[in-house]
Parts: sequence; structure tokens; C-alpha cells
Amino acid sequence: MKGPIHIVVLGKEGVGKTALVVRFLTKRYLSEYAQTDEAIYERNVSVDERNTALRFTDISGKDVERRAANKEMISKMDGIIVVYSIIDRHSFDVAKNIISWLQRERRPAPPIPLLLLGNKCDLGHRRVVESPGLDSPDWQTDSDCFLRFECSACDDVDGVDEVFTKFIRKIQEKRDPSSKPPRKVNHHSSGLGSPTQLRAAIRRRFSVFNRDRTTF
Ligand SMILES: Nc1nc2c(ncn2[C@@H]2O[C@H](COP(=O)(O)OP(=O)(O)OP(=O)(O)O)[C@@H](O)[C@H]2O)c(=O)[nH]1
Repeated sequence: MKGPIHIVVLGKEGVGKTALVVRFLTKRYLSEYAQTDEAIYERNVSVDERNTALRFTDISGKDVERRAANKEMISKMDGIIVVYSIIDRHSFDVAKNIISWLQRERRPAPPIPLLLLGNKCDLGHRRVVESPGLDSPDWQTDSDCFLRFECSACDDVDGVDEVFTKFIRKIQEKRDPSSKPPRKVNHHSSGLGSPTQLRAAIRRRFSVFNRDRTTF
């Protein structure tokens, strides 16, 4: 039996990486998190009635390009989520740099599923990064392993769930090509990453006192 699905979440500081992971795992949105270099969240979810253990490594956006270039860490992952904010052009450039580095460094290893995720769609009136679908040819990625979506951790619980679900399906397909097309993801508690452990991990990060952050 294969171990948990390992997913790393990368992206510039403040784009909403933690908010997205917490939203997916708990359905909740917390507006401020204590900043840590790295946080790990584990939980079992049911994907098409199959129990699936997930492990998210949430890397701080501080100095993210250097951290993302950690070959050893990246090589252990089953999937990579690169987040940017649709209202922060520089965060999109950082995301592109990370993806270029991944493509360069992983060759000739087989590609692993990669999700480019634009966050903060609730702030559409301040959008500076175009929507997916207007992709430029610089996305020379393995299209079978590459997904690109937008969502809002803040006000779109279903959208976040749908995007993460699609990505988990893609990873499952790659890990087990014979797996049937999944239909849904339901959260439930048990084993790895019980709700208590998860709550403790989130509580450690949930702090309005540890930093003063404004929304980009
Ligand atoms: N408007 C809006 N704000 C968001 C959204 N997601 C996150 N935020 C806000 O953006 C700020 C940063 O969110 P985090 O989840 O801490 O961002 P991060 O990418 O994990 O940041 P680092 O850990 O510093 O790299 C917080 O103030 C969040 O409330 C969103 O979808 N919409």
C-alpha cells in the first residue's frame, strides 16, 4: 500500500497558501495566521469512497524561490501547488519562476502533477493577472500533469473544494493509473491527522498577534 499523498504548497508571501489548505481541510476561513517557515497538515479524506491520506507541506513565502529550489524536498512530493494572487502581478512572476525551475530541475524525471492556482478571486475588481484560458505560450508544461485554476479561499468554499479535488484525482491517476475516475471528496475523521491533531496544527498558526499583515 502506498503512503499518504504528499503535496507541497509554494508561492509568494501572503498569497493565501495557508488559507487555501485550511479552507480545503476544515471548510473554515481564518483571516490571519502566524507565520512559520513550514507547516504540515495531515488528514484522511474519502475520494470516491476510497480512504485517502493527505499530507500538505505549507512552505512560507518568505524567500520562496530559494526554498522551492530544494531538490530533495521536491523529489519526495506527489504533487505541487503553486499559488499566486490575482491582484499581485509579482506573485504571478514568482509562480512562473518556480514552475520554470521545477521543469528544468526535474528533467528527465517524469513530471508530477502541478497545479497553478490563482487566489483571491473575491477581489476581482482589483485583478491584475489575466484569467486562465488566456494562457500565453510560455506555459510549456506537460499538459497532462498541469492544471490551472482560480478560486477564493475567502468566500468560495465549494470552488476550493472542487479545485483541490481535481488535483487529488490527477495525483491518484498518476500514482495508480488503473484507478477509476473519482466522483467526489468527502471529509471525515480517522487515523492520520485526526481532527484534534489538525485543530492543534491550525491553532498554532492562527494568531492575530504574531504579525501585522494586510491583504494584497
Ligand atoms: N481577500 C482575500 N484575502 C485572502 C484570501 N486568501 C487569503 N487571504 C488573506 O491574505 C493574507 C495572507 O494569507 P495566508 O494564508 O497567511 O498567506 P500565505 O501565502 O500562507 O503567506 P505566508 O505564510 O507568509 O507565505 C491573510 O490576511 C488572508 O486573510 C482570499 O481568497 N481573498
